[in-house]
Amino acid sequence: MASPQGSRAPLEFGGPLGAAALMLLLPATMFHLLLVAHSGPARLLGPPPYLPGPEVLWSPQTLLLWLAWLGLQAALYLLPARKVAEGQELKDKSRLRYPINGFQALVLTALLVGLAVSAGLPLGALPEMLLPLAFAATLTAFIFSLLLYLKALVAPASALAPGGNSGNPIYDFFLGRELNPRIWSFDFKYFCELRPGLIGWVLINLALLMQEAELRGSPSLAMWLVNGFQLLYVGDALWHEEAVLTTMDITHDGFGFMLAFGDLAWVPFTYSLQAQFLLHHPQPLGLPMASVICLINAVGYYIFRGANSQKNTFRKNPSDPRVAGLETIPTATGRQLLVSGWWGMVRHPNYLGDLIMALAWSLPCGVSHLLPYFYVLYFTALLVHREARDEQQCLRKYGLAWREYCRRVPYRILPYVY
Ligand SMILES: NC(=O)C1=CN([C@@H]2O[C@H](COP(=O)(O)OP(=O)(O)OC[C@H]3O[C@@H](n4cnc5c(N)ncnc54)[C@H](OP(=O)(O)O)[C@@H]3O)[C@@H](O)[C@H]2O)C=CC1
Ligand SMILES: CC(C)CCC[C@@H](C)[C@H]1CC=C2C3=C(CC[C@@]21C)[C@@]1(C)CC[C@H](O)C[C@@H]1CC3
Repeated sequence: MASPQGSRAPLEFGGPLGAAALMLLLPATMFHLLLVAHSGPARLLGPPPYLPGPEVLWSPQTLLLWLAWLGLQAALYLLPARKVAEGQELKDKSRLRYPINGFQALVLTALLVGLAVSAGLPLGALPEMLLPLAFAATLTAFIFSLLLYLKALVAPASALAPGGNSGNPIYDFFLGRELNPRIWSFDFKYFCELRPGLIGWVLINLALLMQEAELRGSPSLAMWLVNGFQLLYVGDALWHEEAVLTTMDITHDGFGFMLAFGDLAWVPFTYSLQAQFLLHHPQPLGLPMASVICLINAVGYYIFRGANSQKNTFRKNPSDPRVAGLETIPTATGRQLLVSGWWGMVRHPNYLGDLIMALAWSLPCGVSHLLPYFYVLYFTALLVHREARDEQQCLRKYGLAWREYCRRVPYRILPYVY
């Protein structure tokens, strides 16, 4: 079948075979992590303690609970927003509008959960339901991706993403065909990227903290740190929600299985791995070490936020006094590239800050197990791959100016190393 867009975009993720392998490997890895985090040895590379049967994974009540969670987040998305932002210009020169009310959704969720807990909701029981919940989320992601694939069959060519339209159904199902699938003004990709998964992640962390308090009398210092750091990260993402509109996920990638599964299942159930590990494998942590870890997280956050805010401020208004003095390279598109400040240090300073924070989230779990470091390893691979994808897109967009930027700023993520 010919590509609906005429010219074919180069295949990514190892083409159809790679996409098929990832569709099996990613859910399998997520279930493996959930199982080993509970097991005594907690070996990342060892076999899982048991293979869960359908009676462990499938529960209609859990599916209902999961759907109610999605429904609650969708209802909060539809509430009046403090601001409506415009996305990047599309192929047909139009711009979509997006509600900026993610932080409001986080606060309202916290209030509702607080009320429910004080009315007797046993939030500490949630950790026991992680396996069937993850199964419900995976099932939802598969069905949702299938519906999105079918919806794209009737979408106009101008609505299709540059990538996921190779004509190979497996590859296109994985990458996603339509760029911004919507029903009326409800944008599925934007909604999923920031709401049910990210807010679900902090809720799972909180439930693990509460269960630890029930089991051991009070939450451990390590559990407080992991909860605090990750809440800061999610709160920051929702506070700066508008910035997600310029990420490649929104502007370039279609909405298919990769993002549906990543947003709805992978983020809440694997990003909460450290807290899951700590519930079953308590780790001693003294105040001096805790202070060092807080410092590492603060350094990571400082670089991450500084770099992201500098670029966002510059893209919004290059004459803003906070960025007007920075050195730039002009490009043929009329846009400029920053070549001093954070973006003159390495080509992805925000990834560097993010990786330092990832390390700080694992350190409270001690150094006796590799399992809590899964996030650091996975995230390094994700960001190295993401950096290479972004590089290709920038080379296509900016040509010689991008080559000049690479010459002036030779390191990608880690100064003098990579
Ligand atoms: N926790 C997680 O799982 C994940 C977290 N992240 C985080 O999300 C954030 C966003 O990441 P991501 O979407 O990958 O990309 P970036 O925010 O790094 O954006 C890359 C874009 O920035 C612009 N740009 C690059 N260099 C320059 C420069 N020198 N001057 C001005 N603009 C430049 C280009 O777009 P243009 O020129 O068109 O503006 C480029 O395509 C990051 O902080 C990342 O760490 C990302 C993925 C997963
Ligand atoms: C399942 C696969 C391995 C790939 C899944 C990728 C997704 C988990 C990520 C793709 C881009 C993401 C972004 C974020 C979370 C993870 C996903 C959805 C953030 C929202 C995290 C917070 C940051 O401040 C902004 C990020 C934007 C990209």
